[in-house]
Amino acid sequence: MKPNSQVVELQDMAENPSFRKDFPVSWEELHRNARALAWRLAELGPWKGIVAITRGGLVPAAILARELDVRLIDTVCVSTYDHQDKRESKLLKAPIEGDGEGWLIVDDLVDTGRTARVVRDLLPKAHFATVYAKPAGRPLVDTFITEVSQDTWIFFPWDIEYRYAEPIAEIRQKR
Ligand SMILES: O=P(O)(O)OC[C@H]1O[C@H](OP(=O)(O)OP(=O)(O)O)[C@H](O)[C@@H]1O
Ligand SMILES: Nc1nc2[nH]cnc2c(=O)[nH]1
Ligand SMILES: [Mg+2]
Repeated sequence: MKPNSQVVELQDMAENPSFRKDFPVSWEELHRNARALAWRLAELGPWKGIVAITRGGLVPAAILARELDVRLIDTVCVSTYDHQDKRESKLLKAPIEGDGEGWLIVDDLVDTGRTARVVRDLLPKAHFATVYAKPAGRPLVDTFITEVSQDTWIFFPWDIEYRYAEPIAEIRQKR
């Protein structure tokens, strides 16, 4: 099957073939979505504190902490991916003691739900919030803003940089 121009362009970015589409997110878009998340979470608080899942949850957690006036921030350090390749989740640092009641867990996204499962098991009563969710991980999240398909790779602003983009006509000419 001849790939369409969008897929060719996407393959330049998403290197793992199971991610057929890419979804680049700008700083402005992330900020807007994180603030939308804050509006929803403000209804559900007050929160004792935020547990950010490093590293991806750190930026959304900072935005939520500012909007929700939360100053007590902890981290749980989990690593599940090497670039776009999934492997066993590694717990590098545990969060606060307790069952997490009244706490907000924040991550940038849930994909397969593997990372979320590790953290939920540690803090079963905490509220789990992400900015983005893919269908497989969605049941593990209490509140999220934007859903993207399972075969999409999200590129966050810290993953990408502004650079020259070849005009579509030139990309097509090379095929
Ligand atoms: O639902 P899952 O399939 O577990 O994927 C989601 C997790 O993957 C990414 O983290 P990653 O392990 O890449 O580490 P990072 O946050 O340090 O980039 C992302 O920030 C989520 O934490
Ligand atoms: N940046 C990024 N990290 C992920 N970890 C699991 N899925 C994703 C994704 O779509 N984008
Ligand atoms: Mg992460």
